[in-house]
Amino acid sequence: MTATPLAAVTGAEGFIGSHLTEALVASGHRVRAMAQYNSFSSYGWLETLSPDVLDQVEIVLGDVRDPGSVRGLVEGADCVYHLAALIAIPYSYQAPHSYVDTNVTGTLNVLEAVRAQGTPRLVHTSTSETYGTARTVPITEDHPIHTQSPYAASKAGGDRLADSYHASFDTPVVTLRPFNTYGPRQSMRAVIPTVIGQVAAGERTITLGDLRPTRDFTFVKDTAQAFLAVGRAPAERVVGRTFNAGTGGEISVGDLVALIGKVMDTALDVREDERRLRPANSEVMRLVADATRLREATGWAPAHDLVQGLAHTVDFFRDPANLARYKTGIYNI
Ligand SMILES: C[C@H]1O[C@H](OP(=O)(O)OP(=O)(O)OC[C@H]2O[C@@H](n3cnc4c(=O)[nH]c(N)nc43)[C@H](O)[C@@H]2O)[C@@H](O)[C@@H](O)C1=O
Repeated sequence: MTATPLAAVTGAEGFIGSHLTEALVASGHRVRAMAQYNSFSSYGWLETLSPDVLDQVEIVLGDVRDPGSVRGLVEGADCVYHLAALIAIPYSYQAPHSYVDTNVTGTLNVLEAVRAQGTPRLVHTSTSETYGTARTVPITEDHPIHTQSPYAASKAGGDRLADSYHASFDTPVVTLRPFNTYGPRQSMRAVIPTVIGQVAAGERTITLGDLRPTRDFTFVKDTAQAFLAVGRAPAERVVGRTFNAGTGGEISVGDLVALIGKVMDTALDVREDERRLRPANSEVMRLVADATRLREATGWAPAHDLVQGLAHTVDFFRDPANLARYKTGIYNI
C-alpha cells in the first residue's frame, strides 16, 4: 500500500490557497496548511471548508517571513505549494518593504527549507504582472519581464531566486504564473468582487478606476487545477520551467462591468474615479495568456468560461453568510 502523499501549502488560508487545499484533498492528498496568525481570524478561509476536507488537513500557524515556521511546514512533505504573498498591487506603492519581506525573503525561506529537506517538488507562485504591459499577445513565457509596480518587482525577485536555486542546487522547482484569478473567496478589493458587491448593494452606477486595461480572467478552480497539474506531472516535463496559467481570453475592465451586469441581469452605468487610478505609467494595460506550454506538459485546460465563472462568483457573493465573513475579518489583501 502506498502512503497518502503529503502536500504542504503556504498561504492556504487565502483565496487561491483555500481552493488548492480543497483540490488537493479531492485528489487524494493530505495537506499541511500554513495559515498566518492574525488578530481577526486564525485560519482564514480554511475555517469555512467542509469537515470532510478538514479531516485531511493539518493546520499550522506560521509566517513565511519566519524561517523556523517554514522548516516545520516543509518537513516530510512530498510537494510544497508556495502561495503565501502580499498580493494587493495598490498597497505595494505605499509599503514596498513589506512586499520584499514577504514575497522575496519569504520565498527564500521556502527555497532554503526545501533545499535542506530534499523535498521532491516545490511549486512556486509567480504572477502575470511580472510581464508588464504586453508587447506581443498572447504572452508566452519567453515574453520579457517588465516590473511596473513594487508588487511585480517583489514577485519577479522571488521568481529569480527560484530559478537560481534550480540552477545552483538542482532544487526541483516549478514556477506557475497565474493570470488574473477570480472567484468565490476573492478579496472585495479586487475588481470583480468590487463590482458584484456594488450591484448587490443596489448600485446601478459602478465607480471604478481605469476602465481601459484588459485582462485574462481565469476562474479560481481552474487555477487550482493548474497547480495540481504541475505538482504531479513527471519531473522531466516541468521541473526548472515556468508555466503561464490563463484562458487566452481578453476583456477590458469596462466591458467586464457590462458582462457582470448581464450575468446579474442588471443594466449598469460605469464611472471612472481618478482617485482609484494607479500612479502614472504603472498600470499594466494588457495581459493575455498563451498557456500552450502548460497544456502540452500537463494536459491542463480551463474548464470554465468567463460567464460560467462569473455566475459561480455572483452566487457566492449573493449568499449573506459569505458576505458576513468579510465583515468579521476573513479577507486577504
Ligand atoms: C495577476 C494579479 O491579479 C490581481 O491584481 P489586479 O490586476 O489588480 O486585479 P484586479 O482583478 O483587482 O484588477 C484587474 C484590473 O482592474 C483594474 N481596475 C479598475 N478599476 C478598479 C477598481 O476600482 N478596483 C480594482 N481592484 N481594480 C480596478 C485594475 O487596475 C486592473 O487593471 C492581484 O491578485 C495580483 O496579486 C496579481 O498578481
